[in-house]
Amino acid sequence: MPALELVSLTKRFGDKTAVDDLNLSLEPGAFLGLLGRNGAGKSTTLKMVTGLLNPTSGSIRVLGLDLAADPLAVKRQIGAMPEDMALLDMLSGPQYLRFVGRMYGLPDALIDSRREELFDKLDLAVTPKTLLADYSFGMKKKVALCAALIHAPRMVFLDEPFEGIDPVTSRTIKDILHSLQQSGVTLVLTSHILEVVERLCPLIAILDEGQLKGFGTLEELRRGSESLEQLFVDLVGGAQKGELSWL
Ligand SMILES: Nc1ncnc2c1ncn2[C@@H]1O[C@H](COP(=O)(O)OP(=O)(O)OP(=O)(O)O)[C@@H](O)[C@H]1O
Repeated sequence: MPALELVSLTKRFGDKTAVDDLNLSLEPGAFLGLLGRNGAGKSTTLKMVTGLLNPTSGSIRVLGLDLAADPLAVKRQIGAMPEDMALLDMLSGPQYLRFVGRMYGLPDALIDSRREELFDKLDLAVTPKTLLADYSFGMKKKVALCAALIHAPRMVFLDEPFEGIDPVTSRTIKDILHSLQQSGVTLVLTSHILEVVERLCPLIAILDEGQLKGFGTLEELRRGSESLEQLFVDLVGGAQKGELSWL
């Protein structure tokens, strides 16, 4: 049984087709890096598979469950870090994780011990009363990652988890994701940092204008191209633009 199965997934916003007849299947324990230019449809896809956005048409099965028919059962088992992080700025970090943990039915003591472990690992050193509104961008990103992992999900979706993250924490996050995969968790992340995806994700999908342009292992995809960057540009790169007229 695939961990994720998208069949003819389509999302239209008025005249704009953001995701166009997407078909994709992931085995349990897979780790997919979803690539694409700005506006390619990556976040829209992640929003649909995590139940934040209804598809225009097509179907989504997560861990064997039909998302449309059983959204709560799916949401219980997945962890998600959306593009905008969707934190509650008037809460402190620990309060927010209590809020998230309680939604998953975890006891407070377990939430707090997991949160302490996560904060320690991610070097998230803040006074407990500091509100999320006063966290830096990178610190908010770390809290969003903690919220995605606190309930030990079986499948994790992360929208640009390395954006705004310092190199040391980046390394820690890669280690966390790698060990999640080793323990059988299925992972999907989006990133614009090709080197990260190249090194971290055994499977890669490339979206362009909502359509799947490439899917496979790095070796399968790179056939004929000297690097992932070259392949990416070959598959989705637009025409070379001229120089700026006034410079
Ligand atoms: N709520 C919305 N209403 C209208 N258009 C939308 C909406 N959300 C996304 N779009 C459009 O859908 C397309 C895909 O957007 P999406 O955010 O999925 O791209 P992306 O691949 O995540 O881009 P980026 O790398 O810049 O984050 C874009 O053209 C975007 O303007």
